[in-house]
Amino acid sequence: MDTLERFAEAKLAALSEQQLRRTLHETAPCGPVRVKRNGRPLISFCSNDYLNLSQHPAVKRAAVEATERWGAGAGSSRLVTGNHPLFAELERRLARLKGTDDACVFGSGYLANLGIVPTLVGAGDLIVADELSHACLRAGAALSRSHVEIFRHNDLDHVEDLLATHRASHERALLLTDGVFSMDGDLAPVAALAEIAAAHDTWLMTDDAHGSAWSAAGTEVPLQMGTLSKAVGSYGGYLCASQAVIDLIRTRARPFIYSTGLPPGVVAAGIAALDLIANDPGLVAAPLRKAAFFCARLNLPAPESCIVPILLGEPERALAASRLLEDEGFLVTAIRPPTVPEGTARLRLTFSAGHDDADIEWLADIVRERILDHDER
Ligand SMILES: Cc1ncc(COP(=O)(O)O)c(C=O)c1O
Repeated sequence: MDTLERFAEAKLAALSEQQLRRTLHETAPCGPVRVKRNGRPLISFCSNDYLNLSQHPAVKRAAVEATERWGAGAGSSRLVTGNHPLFAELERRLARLKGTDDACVFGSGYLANLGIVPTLVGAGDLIVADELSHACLRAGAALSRSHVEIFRHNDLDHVEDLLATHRASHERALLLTDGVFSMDGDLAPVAALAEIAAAHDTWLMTDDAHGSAWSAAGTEVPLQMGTLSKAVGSYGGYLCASQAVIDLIRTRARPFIYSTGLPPGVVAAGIAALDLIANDPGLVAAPLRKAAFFCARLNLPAPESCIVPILLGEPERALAASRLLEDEGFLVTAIRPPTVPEGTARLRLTFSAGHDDADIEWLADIVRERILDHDER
């Protein structure tokens, strides 16, 4: 056997041994919160489509009409084939939602972070990042070749200490955090981070991929990154910032320059979804209400977002709990290291506007009686 195949098989065998091998399961969406897997209908509590907009008739119609009119693909980078008029429309709506001069849309949220961070800082500069910030922020930081310091999760004193120690010996500095933490559902103390950043001549960048439908609540954050793939129900990443910053990003961010623009149907779906978000505050408020209903039923602390983790420890416990829920008709994926720290494998539940209260009650009762109570025995 070739050494390449031997390498791959040995690596997979070691990961399987630790219950860390990942596999894809064919799963067909059937409406806002239902899917079909292995011929069985399941209610999904693991999608980030928090407002179910990927299934909204107006969003689907916008995607179909734009595809019929302009075609399925973009042909090249926006700087090469020309900027499709839909992008200006989408970027205007994003800038309005986040209260900035302008916005720049990328192929995905992951690509956005790979592009933004190295455009703004490089060798000789400093990055200070939350230990739980998303993998693509960390990848952007590594790509930038800046000096990286990691602070304990949401620990403002640690941020202050790191900047006091390292800021003076670096030319530029970037403070990186998720806005809503993707695996824990808690929020960053953005206002306090903004103050510390300003005091140390440091630029604050938030990755608000899980808060993209919600505006920034008045805190001044000069670099607001997010995604169109979650609450917006479409696909693509973005940065909202001042005009000068956006112009620089369009000129220098490599995943923007050297990657094909999003297809017109995807952009049109994003625009239609942002219109619904701007005009339906009831819809936008619904997912957090659903998460709060679930937490109240389980006597868990009130959630800060529509992501609720149930920490179970070792990967096999999380996998067993996920299988149990699937047997009961629920899709709740087990999240294991390296996505989360060692010893914190979990169920990650996400709540969306379309979940029925009766289904949430049923799920909460199973989690309490068959997973949490069972673990305590
Ligand atoms: C916090 C965070 N940032 C960025 C991303 C990447 O966004 P996208 O899926 O658009 O690539 C994700 C998830 O996918 C995320 O959870």
